[in-house]
Formats: sequence, structure tokens, C-alpha cells
Amino acid sequence: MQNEIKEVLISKEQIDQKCQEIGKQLTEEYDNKFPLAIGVLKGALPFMSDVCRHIETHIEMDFMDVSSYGNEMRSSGEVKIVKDLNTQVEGRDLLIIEDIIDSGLTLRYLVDLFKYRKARSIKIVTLLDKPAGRTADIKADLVGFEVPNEFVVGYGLDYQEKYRNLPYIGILKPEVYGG
Ligand SMILES: O=P(O)(O)OC[C@H]1O[C@H](OP(=O)(O)OP(=O)(O)O)[C@H](O)[C@@H]1O
Ligand code: HPA
Ligand SMILES: [Mg+2]
Repeated sequence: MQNEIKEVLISKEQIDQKCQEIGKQLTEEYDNKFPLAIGVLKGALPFMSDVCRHIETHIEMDFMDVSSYGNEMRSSGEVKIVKDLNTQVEGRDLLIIEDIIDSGLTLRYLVDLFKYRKARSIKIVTLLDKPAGRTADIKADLVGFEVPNEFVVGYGLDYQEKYRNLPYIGILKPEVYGG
């Protein structure tokens, strides 16, 4: 698996450090507010797991499984809900946890959905932001790292369901995707 990576963009140590910093900020922001932290599966799983362990105030956790990339490197443009929340969001302070904002279509869809469901507040934290990919109008409240306009994998992010278990963020060798 490791020999299929062309370049490590963000190391495990950088990610660990960032999770600590973001956890500290979220602790201050949500102290005594009992927010609902919503992990967007599957990509956000490692980031949510690591960042939540640095939040030192009560939070509730739920998950939404949405998919728009399938096995492709471009968004299909259609966000499919694979699994909805189990929790009512009306009147709640929501913290959406994402691995990456690329086109922004996934988050645009989710934010509109949670507004319609009458959330009290909605904030977005994302490990990665790829501004050059943006087609929808959406911005995160907290961003870990900006990434260039390349397809990245690792730490939750997949190419054809592989590489999610890498501990760092990297770029694949072109031959892996037949480039
Ligand atoms: O800003 P966007 O262009 O919408 O891209 C971001 C979304 O795409 C990926 O999910 P994907 O649909 O691949 O599902 P997955 O998390 O299960 O891999 C990623 O995990 C984000 O949720
Ligand atoms: N890598 C993996 N999954 C993604 C990406 C990416 O760069 N952008 C949106 N989903
Ligand atoms: Mg994916």
C-alpha cells in the first residue's frame, strides 16, 4: 500500500497536533452547550475519532452516511443519503465534522437539510479544505489544512474504497489510477 503513494502531503504528527489544537478550540466554543457532533461517513471517521478525544466538554455524537463520489475522482453532483441521523436536530447546536471540502456539494446539501430541520446553529469543522475544487457556496468555520487541487487519500479519504487506513494524507502515483 505505502509504495503506491507518490508523496506524503500531511504527516501523522501534523495531523495529531492539529487534532489537539482543534479540540481545544471546540472545548472553549461548546463549553456547557452540549452540541450534537455529526460525523459524515465514511471519510470523517478517523478525524472525528481523534478530534473528539481532545474535546473536554460534553458532546453528543451521531453519524450521517452520505456519498457522492462512489468510485470516481469527481463528484457525481448527486448527494445520496445512505444513512440518516438517529437524532432530532430541531433546536440543537450542530457541529458537522468532515474530512474534506472539495466541490462543497456534500456540505451545501447537509447544511440546507439541517436548516430545514430547524437546527439552532450549524458549524462546520473540516480537516482538509480544497478551495480550488469549489463549485458550491460553502465555507467551514474551522479548517485543519488547505490542500492543493489534487486527489488526496489517507486518514479516512479513499480512492475506490482503499487507503482510508493510511495514517497520513498523501497523493497516489499516477499509475495507480491509470494516469
Ligand atoms: O465537497 P465535496 O466535493 O462534496 O466532497 C467532499 C465529500 O466527498 C467525500 O465523500 P464521498 O462521497 O467520497 O463518501 P465517503 O466519505 O464514503 O468516501 C468526502 O468524504 C466528503 O464527504
Ligand atoms: N480525495 C478523496 N475523496 C475526496 C476528495 C479527494 O481529494 N475530494 C472529495 N472527496
Ligand atoms: Mg469517498
